[in-house]
Amino acid sequence: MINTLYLPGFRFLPTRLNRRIKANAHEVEELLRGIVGKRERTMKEGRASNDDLLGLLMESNVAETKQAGNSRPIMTMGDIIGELKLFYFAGMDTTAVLLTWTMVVLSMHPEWQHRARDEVLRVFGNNNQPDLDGIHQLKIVTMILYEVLRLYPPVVQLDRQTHKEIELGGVTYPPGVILSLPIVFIHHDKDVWGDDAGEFRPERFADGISRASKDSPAFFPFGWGPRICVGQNFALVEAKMALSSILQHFSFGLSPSYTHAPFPVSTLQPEHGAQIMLKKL
Ligand code: HEM
Repeated sequence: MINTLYLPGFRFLPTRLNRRIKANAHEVEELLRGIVGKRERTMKEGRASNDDLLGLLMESNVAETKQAGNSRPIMTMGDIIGELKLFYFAGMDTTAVLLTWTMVVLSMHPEWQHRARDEVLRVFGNNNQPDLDGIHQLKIVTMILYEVLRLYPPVVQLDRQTHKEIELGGVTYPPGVILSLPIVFIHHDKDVWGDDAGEFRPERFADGISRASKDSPAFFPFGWGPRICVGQNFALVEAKMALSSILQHFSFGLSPSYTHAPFPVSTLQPEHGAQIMLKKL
């Protein structure tokens, strides 16, 4: 899983790549500072709406600051920019790559593509925009997305650091130890999932997540515990909406130029791209 050599302190050296990373980070921060500043002004003028994440965040910041009787806002501009970056990164690439792998896998398994399309057409017809009521009725599509998340988890590994001495599984760890949970390996473990662990078999999720594996929790593409992904329901609704629209209007298959090479960059990406041919239905 680790595919680059890590040299402590290397990121501080003024190499060409590091300078570019720094310049890009600065540009993104300036853009976000502009967006937040503009929203602050419209809020002060009473013209802002709070129907998006930024509006909610800023409104709650004002309310919490007032309640605490602080003269300075509880969340600084830096905090708000940090949250925006986190939500963009955590929410955008992960869901995009889930959809990418779903298209790849459904191209490799046309029988599941047909089953998914039959279900989508039964629920939404071939022209209606997918809605939330219908999304909740999609069973085959849900099984497919779970199986894709099992085989190609966008986040391949979770890290945790001990902050005090702790005993886990009979081993005592001092503070400061980094423990890595290799999601991708556990999702492919034959002892947990059976001999077909490496195969695409959405039917394993027919009776829900807990019945799909011998051990539980064995399926945790969104993490586990108090820091579990806050966007998981949103991500699944988004992926179902997008996939339903694609299935309604297109059939698809892999281009001969496609090479299967899952590769962890920051999320699990197809190393040589996902060349997919779509045909209008
Ligand atoms: C397929 C899509 C997604 C996957 C696989 C995914 C996966 C994850 C994982 C593994 C974590 C770390 C959990 C942990 O440390 O235990 C996480 C955290 C997080 N995710 Fe997602 N995520 C997805 C979509 C989204 C979306 C759409 C949003 C926002 C709209 C989002 C927002 C976040 C945030 C803010 C955190 C940090 C939570 C915290 O530290 O308390 N994610 N996600």
